[in-house]
Amino acid sequence: MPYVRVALPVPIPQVFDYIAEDAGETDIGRCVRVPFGRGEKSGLIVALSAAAEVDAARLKPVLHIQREVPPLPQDWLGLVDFVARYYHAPLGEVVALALPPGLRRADGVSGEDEDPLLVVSDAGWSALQAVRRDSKALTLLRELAATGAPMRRSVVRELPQGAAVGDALRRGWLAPAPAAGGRERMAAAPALTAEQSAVIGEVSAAPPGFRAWLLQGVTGSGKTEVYLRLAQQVLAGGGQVLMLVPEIALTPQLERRVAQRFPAANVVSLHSALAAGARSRGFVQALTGHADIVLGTRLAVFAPLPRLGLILVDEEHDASYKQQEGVRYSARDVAVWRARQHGVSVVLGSATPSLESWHHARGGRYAPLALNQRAVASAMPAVRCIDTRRLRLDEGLSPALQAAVAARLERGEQSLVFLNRRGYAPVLSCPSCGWISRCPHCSANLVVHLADRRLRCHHCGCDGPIPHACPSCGDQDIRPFGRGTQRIEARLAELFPRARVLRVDRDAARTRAQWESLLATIADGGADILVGTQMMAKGHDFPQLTLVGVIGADASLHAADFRAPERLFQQLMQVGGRAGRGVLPGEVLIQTEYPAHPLYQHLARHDFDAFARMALQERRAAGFPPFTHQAMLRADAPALDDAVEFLRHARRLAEERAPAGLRLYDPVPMRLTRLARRERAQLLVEADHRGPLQTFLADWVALLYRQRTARELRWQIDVDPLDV
Ligand SMILES: Nc1ncnc2c1ncn2[C@@H]1O[C@H](COP(=O)(O)OP(=O)(O)OP(=O)(O)O)[C@@H](O)[C@H]1O
Ligand SMILES: [Zn+2]
Repeated sequence: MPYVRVALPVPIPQVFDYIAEDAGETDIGRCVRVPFGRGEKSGLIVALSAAAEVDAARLKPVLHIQREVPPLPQDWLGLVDFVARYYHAPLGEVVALALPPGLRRADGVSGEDEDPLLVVSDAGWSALQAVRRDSKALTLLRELAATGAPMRRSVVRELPQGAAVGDALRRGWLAPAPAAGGRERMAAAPALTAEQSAVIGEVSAAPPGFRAWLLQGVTGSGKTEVYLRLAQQVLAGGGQVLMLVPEIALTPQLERRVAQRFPAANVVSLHSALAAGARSRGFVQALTGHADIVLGTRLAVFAPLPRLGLILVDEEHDASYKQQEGVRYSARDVAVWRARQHGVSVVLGSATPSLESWHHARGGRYAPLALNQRAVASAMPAVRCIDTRRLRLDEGLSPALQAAVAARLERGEQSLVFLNRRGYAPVLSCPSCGWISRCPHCSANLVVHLADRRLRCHHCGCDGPIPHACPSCGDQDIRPFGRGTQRIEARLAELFPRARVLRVDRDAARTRAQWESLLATIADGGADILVGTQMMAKGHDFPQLTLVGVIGADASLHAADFRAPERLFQQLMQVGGRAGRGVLPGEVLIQTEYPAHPLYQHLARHDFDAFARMALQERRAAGFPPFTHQAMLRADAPALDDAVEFLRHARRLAEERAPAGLRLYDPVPMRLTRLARRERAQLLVEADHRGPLQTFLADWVALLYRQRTARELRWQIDVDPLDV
């Protein structure tokens, strides 16, 4: 009797055997529903098992095998297996993460192409020839006929008379294109700059096979254009392209841009905000090879791609590539592994690479590529510090910054005031008794949100109304302390009553639709002054934006995390890079009490390399990554003692088997100790080399799974943690 081995999403590092009467080799890689405990679960068949290995009397039969779509191929199973081993996570949990929920539930899934490639049909040509009254559908038809090549329905829709596509289809004037050839055909594209040509030439000239490139291109240098041209070459060779972006917020514009550039290609996007059906469909199209370009956030790194020819990772330094819960994988690192597995190139692009990648590029592991000039603008923005030590600030705004904003208003240009803190004020407090608004569930303050009159915790999300009097002493004079984006927005509106002030943060852009409408408003010149958080820092290109004012950056200068300076530098260089990207020159003003700080000095000179050298020297001296390799064991429980006790026990187990050179630190409470009513502690493990660390972790984590733990205790292992 055939047995199958199933990976199930349970926090146990094992796979489970089931009976499947009719299962064979071709079922490996298929989704399956099985009975589990008192209920049922869905998972993936990862192997067939021989009768000798199983105790058949205790096995149950599978409920349903999903056979409507092809099984996941061997290389994909290799991918999830690698992730499970490297991040020391149960295989079933990795599979659950990698598969779209609809597919994993072994539901019926359609991989049908909802965005067919259309051509002018014979009836369409006759209609064009016949003399008849002009209609929108006819105008559209004429445009398509002039283009002379098939186009995706979604791209047709974007044409001037695109709304008539349904009408044209009903009349039979448009028909699905017979065989989709020429997917690499590009719509009008700008002539490349000399630097872009050189970069593309270098990548194309490389011998086939795996290679990791680090494309370090200053902000506005046209990295996207490089990605598109490289993608074209791969499409022309019949390959598939995987393109990763850090945030869902960045996908709509890019999706449109990619689809318009390659009107005949099937561009599929994959991210967590998609409806289940759409995500499954995109995934299946990737799997069947019908997708030419898969564009998505970190989870798209798991898209099966039988013809994979190139991986692009945009803004490779971005922390959102690393999943911060469950299986803590880094999509960037997994992308590099996949490229190696498939023997293809991966291009990691950024104006501000992660220090790890920058280090690899210096050391020869990655091949460096550079774009040092902006594509359109003639210069980088002028960056200047405003020394605020002896200034009177008006709600945090210096006279110089106000004057600069006023000058932009005068000229009809846009300004951005950047402050990475949402809400009105970070805390509400009572001056007479010292009460402050603490979150009851976290070791954090409740943030004042004046827009909807709530006190809200940014960590656990709990909220309540703003009290009218101090809950502790009854004093009515309670006040918001400090500043967030809402407060700056309010003050700017008072200072510049005729300006249109627009706040762009996660509160203003809760949904994708809100976010898109904000972006459209900015692009159409419907806003004069923007107040934004890091949401505004990434990837955007607004030619009218010429001033970026940075406030409140000093707070990160002295943060405890060893990665804080790197993050601050990246953030400031990125947000500053939004200024002066078009023909108008840009200016960046940074309010600081430390104008002589080397970080700001390097920033003013746009010298990422000098900053990176300095920061890496510090890391080398302190023994931090990339000069060492780390893993973090974290535990949380309702009582801190339980969490710490578990880590102490784990440390003792580790001591007995630690190889020479492995460093075990003491368990300590995490910086944000209490989160959503759970107390958290962590234990850092470090080694000079990855190999011994990995060997040790495999052994140790297996042992940890076998420990009996205090009730309600949870633990996780985080390999290459970002927050230490
Ligand atoms: N060869 C070119 N000719 C004309 N315009 C170009 C060319 N290449 C890029 N551009 C334009 O330059 C601007 C900046 O390009 P892009 O947004 O790709 O920069 P980037 O390198 O990704 O910058 P950032 O890192 O700041 O996001 C865009 O408006 C883009 O359309
Ligand atoms: Zn909270």
